[in-house]
Amino acid sequence: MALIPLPLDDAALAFDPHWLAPDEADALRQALHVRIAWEVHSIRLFGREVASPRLSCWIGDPGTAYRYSGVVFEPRPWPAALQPVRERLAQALGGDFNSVLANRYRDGRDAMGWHSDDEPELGPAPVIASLSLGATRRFALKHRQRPEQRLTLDLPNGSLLVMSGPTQRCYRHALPRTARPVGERLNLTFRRLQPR
Ligand SMILES: O=C(O)CCC(=O)C(=O)O
Ligand SMILES: [Fe+2]
Repeated sequence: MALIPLPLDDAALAFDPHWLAPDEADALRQALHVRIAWEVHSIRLFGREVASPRLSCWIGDPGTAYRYSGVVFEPRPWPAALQPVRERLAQALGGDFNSVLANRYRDGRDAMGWHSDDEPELGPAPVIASLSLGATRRFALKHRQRPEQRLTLDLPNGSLLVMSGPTQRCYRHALPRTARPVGERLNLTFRRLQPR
């Protein structure tokens, strides 16, 4: 399939619902479920440590420590199963991704709140490639200044959403909780950090 632009003011989005074939996506999800050292990341919120409602792992090349909500994450090495995807993304999008945030949503209670991926290490207009594996979940984008300007999008197994240009500067995004019974979902957001 191919990446199709999604029209949204002040954003640059491209979406391929079937970037990986279903059998490739299933195999990758099963490998990563086992091979990634999943942990609960805590973030600092109003001076308190709060456990995030999901499992996560920061993966990257040496030198890609990531500061997020007042906490520094040292990168774990790339699992072998991710290398082909990393290469394919570099081919498809141009330029290498040196890091990835992996998130595991065990069921509909696991979620991610409103945020932008706008840490200074990512640069002013980062390209972020988000690969989803497993259960379909709804992803939401909302303009920072004009909240009526929003988009929701179901992210199915094997789908790729690429956010670039002004998207992080102008929008927040979230993966809301759902009361629907849903199975496990993995998400990988590939990033390019400027080495310090
Ligand atoms: O799970 C998702 O689709 C969103 C993940 C996300 O926003 C992030 O990793 O920064
Ligand atoms: Fe994000």
